[in-house]
Amino acid sequence: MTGGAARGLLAELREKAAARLDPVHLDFYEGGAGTERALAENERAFARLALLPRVLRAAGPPRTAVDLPGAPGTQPVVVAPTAFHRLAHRDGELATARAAAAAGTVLTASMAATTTVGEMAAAARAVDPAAAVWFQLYLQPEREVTLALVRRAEEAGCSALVVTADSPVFGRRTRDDRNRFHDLPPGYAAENMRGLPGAPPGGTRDIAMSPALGWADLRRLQAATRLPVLLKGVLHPADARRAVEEGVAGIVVSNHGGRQLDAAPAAAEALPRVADAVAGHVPVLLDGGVRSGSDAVTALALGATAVGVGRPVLWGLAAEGEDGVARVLAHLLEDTAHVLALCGAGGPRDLGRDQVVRRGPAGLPGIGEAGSW
Ligand SMILES: Cc1cc2nc3c(=O)[nH]c(=O)nc-3n(C[C@H](O)[C@H](O)[C@H](O)COP(=O)(O)O)c2cc1C
Ligand SMILES: CCCCC(=O)C(=O)O
Repeated sequence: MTGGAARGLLAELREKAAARLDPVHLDFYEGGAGTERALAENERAFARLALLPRVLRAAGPPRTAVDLPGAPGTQPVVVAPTAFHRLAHRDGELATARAAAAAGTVLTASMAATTTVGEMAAAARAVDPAAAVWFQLYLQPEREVTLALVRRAEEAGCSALVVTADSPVFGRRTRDDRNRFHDLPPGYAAENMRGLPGAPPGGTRDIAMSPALGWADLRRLQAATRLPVLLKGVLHPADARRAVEEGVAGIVVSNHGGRQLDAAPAAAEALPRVADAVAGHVPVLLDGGVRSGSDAVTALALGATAVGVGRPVLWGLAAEGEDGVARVLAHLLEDTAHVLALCGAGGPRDLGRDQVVRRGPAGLPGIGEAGSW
């Protein structure tokens, strides 16, 4: 399997998904905030970079397993949290959960899932009893609501929480505004939000986003659970440093797939400085624009321990259900191992940042060094 073929597969599934999906739902999945600049930059940033292979390193066949919080020996391409999978396929999040478990990688269950985290985790464990499921959480302004969600994740057997911090307010999604897509269609709901304190009888609470949340709220969450907490949506190195001081178990460098701050840089551009700030204290993950093994290996070389994929999973799901998600994950993982081998690496740890260079005639000297791009 080559990088070209893997990219070809994703393009094929994306086309198939586009043909099957309601155009309004397709826009929800594909779209970003504002002018969709941050969205476009995520993929462009990878396209601007090249990998310098090393030769004759006797590295042997690549070993891709990595250790992540609550997920020892997992694969370096994990499933990023994305909302509303039942709009993509009738099997919804259950299909995604089974495919992630079969691929031996982490499933990050979205708080905005159309299936409960308990059902998702059970589906993953039915495939592999050791499957790792993380729960993505937006801290809610009412602490008892946040705590109730945390208890649900704990009871489901989740092995980590992923707190999304890049959404003090909801991004302005141009396509959704145009389509007036602001509510789930009848028959669908954010099932994790059902029966929480303050929910109408039998109904769901809305997911709140709050600009009033601060580090103290994160600290209270950490004090209320034994689960490791990762912080998602970090782009500034000072925030990464602070998060490490606050005892987070991992950092996810992300601009939310271009759906929040449209002026944000590409995740890949923010990664090296965040990795420097974290200095190996906790694992750093990246999501945004990863579409091939080359993209994944580039991120690993720039300091990530693993990458997350959002939209490619949705393309696979919408196109072919569980099989489609399985194909996406298998291809990306196989392609990552293949590119590692071509780079002369026996595993992610063998990669150096000096192996990442900017494309173009001026690209080679020192470009992979810290802070040089
Ligand atoms: C349709 C969609 C829904 C998303 N829902 C969530 C969510 O519920 N929680 C969250 O933290 N991030 C969410 N994200 C962001 C993803 O976790 C991730 O940061 C992003 O999709 C990565 O970029 P990629 O799609 O280019 O792989 C969503 C992204 C998309 C595309
Ligand atoms: C309230 C739903 C949030 C989903 C989300 O995070 C996204 O669409 O990017």
